[in-house]
Amino acid sequence: MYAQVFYATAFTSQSPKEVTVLKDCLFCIDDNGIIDRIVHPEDSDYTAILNTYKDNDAFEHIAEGSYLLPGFVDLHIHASQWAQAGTALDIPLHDWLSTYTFPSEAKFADVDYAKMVYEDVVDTLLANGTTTALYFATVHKEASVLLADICAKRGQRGLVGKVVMDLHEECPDFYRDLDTQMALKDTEDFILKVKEIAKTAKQGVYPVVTPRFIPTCSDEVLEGLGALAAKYDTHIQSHCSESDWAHQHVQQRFGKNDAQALHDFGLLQDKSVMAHSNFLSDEDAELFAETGSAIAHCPISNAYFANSVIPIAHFAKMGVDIGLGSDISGGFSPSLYDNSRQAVMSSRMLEDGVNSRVSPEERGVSNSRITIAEAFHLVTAGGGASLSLPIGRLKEGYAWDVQRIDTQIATAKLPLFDTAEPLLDVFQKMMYLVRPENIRDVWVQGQHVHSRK
Ligand SMILES: O=c1[nH]c(=O)c2nc[nH]c2[nH]1
Repeated sequence: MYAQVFYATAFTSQSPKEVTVLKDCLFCIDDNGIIDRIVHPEDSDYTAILNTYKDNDAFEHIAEGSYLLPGFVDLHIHASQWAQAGTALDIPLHDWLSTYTFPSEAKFADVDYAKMVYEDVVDTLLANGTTTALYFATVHKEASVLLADICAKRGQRGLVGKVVMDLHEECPDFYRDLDTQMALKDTEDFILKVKEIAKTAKQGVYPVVTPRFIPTCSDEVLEGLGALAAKYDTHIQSHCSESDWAHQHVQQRFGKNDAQALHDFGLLQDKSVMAHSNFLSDEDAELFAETGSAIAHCPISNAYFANSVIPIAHFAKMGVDIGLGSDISGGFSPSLYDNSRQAVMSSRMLEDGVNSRVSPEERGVSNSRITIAEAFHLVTAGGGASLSLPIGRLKEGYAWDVQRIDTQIATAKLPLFDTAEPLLDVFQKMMYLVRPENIRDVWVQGQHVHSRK
């Protein structure tokens, strides 16, 4: 017997450029919230399974006008920065960090304040269809553990990092780890506490080793964090070659790019996800591909802080794992729909170029554009592959992480007038036009975690 059977039309990414329509399929989910079988109308036992389950409590018929998409994977989000989202986007990265962001993150020493913000950001992400998130918390151990606990209780798959920043020159006294040894000890305690919470979280919560970025970390702490990640086999996250300033800062300190420096500290491996990575050289990208390290592409944030558009199509062609990140609050929107749209638009601007005073032949970078189907791949299957988890696809053996999109909501109706409209056109309209009102139900690992009445 299956724990649940859904009768629905759904969409899943087949390959980076190709979306598959699963029309009127039966999605059979096991007790662990994993897709056991997808039964197609032409399969010989389709009618028998439909008849067995259709009057059963375990059966859910997703009505016409509604469609299922895989839950989205946010590969880079600062949970604490939700409190400042939409503000202070008019100054460069270095000033933004020291003037706004470090003082704002320092408030998370207060666990009650942290609880209020963290509960809200987890609920907001679920309401936007984000079923898995790779979070930066803050330097505070207690509040960081709390974020993992909130993910566990709310049913979101959370990968959470206590942020490490120990270097006095770049970190203010009011906001940094006390010293290098304390940073490493707190990180180890944090890993053990989150592993404890994970024991009862069906969907999985994971501790993540999180050096903020090289400019705020000592050599000793970077080395120690590489060793801790190896000891506990954890995910790793950081920022890599984000802006002119950040990229040059690391060059001046080490005489090499971030990617090589991170690799030397044992921080590039299969479960590493590096945010931004705009200034990777081809040699750096090869290192990412060889080690299995992934890029968290943050297209909205990049428009403000990265001084560039990342050549994402080029890096994908080189075999680098890539997903999308909202980068709250370098990016203002918690929606990965918004970020998918921006990823497409930014890639088009990179391809065509932006300065109309330059001749068309020299204005852009050819072969840079991605389609909305490719953005969908990044935000689903690409995110799952980046985290080395069986998520982001509607496929046997993958977690039942799903969002139900109702295209007929009165306040957010999609322009669907022709009943014969190809389903792949309906898919494109969803990717471009869906708003939170359209996201009516969300499941993570088979558990119903969000509904909008
Ligand atoms: O966009 C960013 N947000 C941050 O919080 C941050 N810290 C280091 N580098 C960063 N970039």
